[in-house]
Amino acid sequence: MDEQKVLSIKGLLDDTPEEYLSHKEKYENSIRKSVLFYKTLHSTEDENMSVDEKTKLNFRNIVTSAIFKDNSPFMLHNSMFIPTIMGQGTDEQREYWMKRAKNMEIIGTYAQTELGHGTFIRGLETQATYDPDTEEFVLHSPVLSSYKWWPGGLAHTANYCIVMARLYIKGKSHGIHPFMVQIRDEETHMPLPGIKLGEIGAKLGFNTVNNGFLGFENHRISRDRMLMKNAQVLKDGTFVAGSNSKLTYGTMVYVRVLIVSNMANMLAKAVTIALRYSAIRRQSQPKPDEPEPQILDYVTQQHKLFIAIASSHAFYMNAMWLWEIYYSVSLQLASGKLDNLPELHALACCLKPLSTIDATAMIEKCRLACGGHGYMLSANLAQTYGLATAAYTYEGENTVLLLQAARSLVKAWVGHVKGRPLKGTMAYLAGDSTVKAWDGSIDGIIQSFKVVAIRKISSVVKILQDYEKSGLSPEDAWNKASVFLTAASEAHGRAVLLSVYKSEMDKRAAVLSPPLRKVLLQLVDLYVTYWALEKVGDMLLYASITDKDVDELQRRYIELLAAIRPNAVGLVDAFDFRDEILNSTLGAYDGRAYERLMEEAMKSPLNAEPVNQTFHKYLKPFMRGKL
Ligand SMILES: CCCCCCCCCCCCCCCC(=O)SCCNC(=O)CCNC(=O)[C@H](O)C(C)(C)COP(=O)(O)OP(=O)(O)OC[C@H]1O[C@@H](n2cnc3c(N)ncnc32)[C@H](O)[C@@H]1OP(=O)(O)O
Ligand SMILES: Cc1cc2nc3c(=O)[nH]c(=O)nc-3n(C[C@H](O)[C@H](O)[C@H](O)COP(=O)(O)OP(=O)(O)OC[C@H]3O[C@@H](n4cnc5c(N)ncnc54)[C@H](O)[C@@H]3O)c2cc1C
Repeated sequence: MDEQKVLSIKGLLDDTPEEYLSHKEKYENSIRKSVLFYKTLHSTEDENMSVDEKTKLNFRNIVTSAIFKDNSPFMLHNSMFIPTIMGQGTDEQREYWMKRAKNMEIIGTYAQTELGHGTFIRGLETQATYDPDTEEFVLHSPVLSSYKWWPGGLAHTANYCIVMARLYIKGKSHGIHPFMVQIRDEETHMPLPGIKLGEIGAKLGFNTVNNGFLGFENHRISRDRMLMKNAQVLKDGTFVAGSNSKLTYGTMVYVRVLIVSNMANMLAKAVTIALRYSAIRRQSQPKPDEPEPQILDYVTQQHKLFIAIASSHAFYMNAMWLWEIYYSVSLQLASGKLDNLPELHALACCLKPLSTIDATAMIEKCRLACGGHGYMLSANLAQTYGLATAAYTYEGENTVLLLQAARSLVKAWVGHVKGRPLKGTMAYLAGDSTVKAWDGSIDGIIQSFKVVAIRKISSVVKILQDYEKSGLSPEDAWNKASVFLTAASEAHGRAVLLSVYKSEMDKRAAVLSPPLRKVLLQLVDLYVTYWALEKVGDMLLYASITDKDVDELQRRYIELLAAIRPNAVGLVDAFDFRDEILNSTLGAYDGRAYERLMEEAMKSPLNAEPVNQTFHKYLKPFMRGKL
C-alpha cells in the first residue's frame, strides 16, 4: 500500500481549489475523482491482499481526505451500505448484493433519517406494507415529514439504497426494518416510477457528499428485498421476529466505533497543521534586543496545542481497544450470544460523543491558534472543523447518545445496589466511592475520575428516585434529571478514556525505546493532568483534593508543557501525514507557509485580471455620482 503511488495519479488532486467551484461543479468534480480513486484503489488493494481490513479502512480514509476536502459522494456506499448488507442480509442476500456492491456495479446509501425524525427511530413514518397476493412490499411516504432527508450520495449518485421503513402486515405494525430498494434505472439513471429524489442543498460542510431526499408513492418491491437476517416475512405474510429488535441498529454501532478512530485522525491532522505553523510563525518581542520568538514558545500556545496531540493518541488507543470489543461482540452475535451487546452499545454511546465533542473543540482551537491565517480556507482547518462537527450530530446526536449511555449506567447502578454483579467496563462502579488519600499520581488521578463517575451516577439515581417519589412519572423524572444524567455519562466516559489510554500505553511501553517511552508517557501525564484541572470542581467536590494539590497540579502541567516543547514538532511529524493529505498552506513539511499562502491567493479567479468589470459597471459611475 503506497499513499504516494495513489496520490501521484494525475487528476486525483485538484488544480483549482474546490472552494472556487460552484455547487454543481463541486459535485461533478467529486464524482470524476471518486471514479478515478476507486479504480486506483482497487488495483492497489489487489496488490495488498494480505493486509487486514482495519488497515485497509484506515488507509482508504486517510487517502480519501487528501482527495476530498469535503468528503466523497461514495462515502455512504462504503461506510454504511456495504456494512448493512453484511450485517442485516441473509447468506443468500449477502452473496448476491455484496458481489454487485463490492464491484461498484451498483452504488448505494443508507436512508434512515427523515425530515421529521432522525433521533427517534421508532417514530419513522416511511411505510413498507406487505401484500401477500403479489408477495411484494409497497413503499409509501404518507406525509412530507416521512421523506428521507440527509443520506449521503442519495441525490444523484446512488441507484440503490437501504431504506429503513415501518413494516405493516395485515394492518399491524411490526417495527422498523431494512429494505434494499432500487431507486434509479441502471441504464438511464432516471428515478424509477413512484420515486421522488433530489438534493437537500448547501451545508456547513459535506458539500461534495450529495446528501439527498427521497419519497415514495406506492412503490413496489419484491419480498426478497427485505434484508432478513434478523426478522423475516414469510410468503403468506407471517412475521418471524428476530432474537433482539435492536440488532437492526447494528450498522449504527459499527459507525459509532469507526468515528472514534476517525476523530483521532482528524485531530492529528489539525494539530499537525497548527503546530508546524506555530514553529515557523514569529510574533512580538518580549525581550528587547532579542529576535521575535516562535509563537510555539508562548506557553499559552503550547496549552492550546499539546493537549490536541495527547488527545489524538488517547482517541487512537481507545478506538483500537473499542474495535477489539466490537469484533469480539460481533463474533458472539454471529453465534447467537447477545449478552455483551448492551455494554458495547453503552460504550459506543459514550466514546462517540466525547471524541467528537473534544475533537471539534480542539480543531477549532487549532484554527484559532493560527491567528488570521487560520481563517483562510487554504489552511484546511475550517473544512476539517466542518467535517468533525458533523459527527457531533450524525450517527446519533451527542446528547441523545449520552442519555442512552446514562440509561445503561442507571440500570447498572440500581442493579448493583440490589446486589447484582457489575461487569466489564462498569465493574469499577462497585469500588471505593471516596478517594482515601490523594497522591497526585497518574493512577491516583484516574482513580479519582472513577470516583467522580460513581458519585455522579449514584447522585443522579437518587435524584431520579426522589422525583418519582414526589409523584413524577419515570419519563418526567428522567427528563427533569437529564442534565445530570448526561453529566454522569460524561464522567463515566472520561474515566474510560483516561484509564484505557493509560493501560494501552503501558501495554506498549515495554517495546518502546526508553527515550520514546518517556515522551509518550509525558503525553499520558499531560492528558491526565489537563483533565484533572479542567474538572477541578469535580476533583474538589468528590476527590477531596486541597488547594495545595491544585497548585501542584498547575505547576506540574506547566512543567509538562516545557518538557514536551522540544519534541512537539517531532510528535506531529510522527503522525506521518503527507503534505497532500494535510492539504494546507500552513502545515506543509517544508514550512513555506507565506509562499504557499501567496501561491494559493494567486489561484483566486479574481486575480486573473487587474481590473474587474464591476469597476466600469458600478464603482466608477457610483464614485462620480452618476449611479
Ligand atoms: C475522509 C473520509 C473519512 C471517512 C471516515 C468514516 C467515518 C464515518 C462516517 C460515516 C458517515 C456517516 C454519515 C452519517 C449516517 C447517519 O447518520 S445514519 C442515521 C443514524 N441515526 C442515528 O444514529 C439515530 C440515533 N438514534 C438511535 O440510535 C436510537 O433511536 C436511540 C436514540 C438509541 C433510541 O432508540 P429506541 O428505539 O427509542 O430505544 P430505547 O427505547 O431508548 O432503548 C431500548 C433498548 O434498546 C437498546 N438499544 C438502543 N440502541 C441500541 C443499539 N444500537 N444496539 C443495542 N442496543 C440498543 C437500549 O440500550 C435499550 O435497552 P434497555 O435499556 O431497554 O435494556
Ligand atoms: C452531515 C450529516 C450527514 C448525515 N448523513 C446521514 C445519512 O447518510 N443517512 C441518514 O439516515 N441520516 C444521516 N444524517 C442524519 C443524522 O443521523 C441525524 O441528523 C441525527 O441522527 C440527529 O437526528 P435529528 O436531526 O433528528 O436531530 P434531533 O433529534 O431533532 O435533535 C435536535 C435537538 O433535540 C434534542 N433531542 C432530540 N431527542 C431528544 C431526547 N430524546 N432527549 C433529549 N434531547 C433530545 C437533541 O439533543 C438536539 O439538541 C446525517 C446528518 C448530518 C448532519
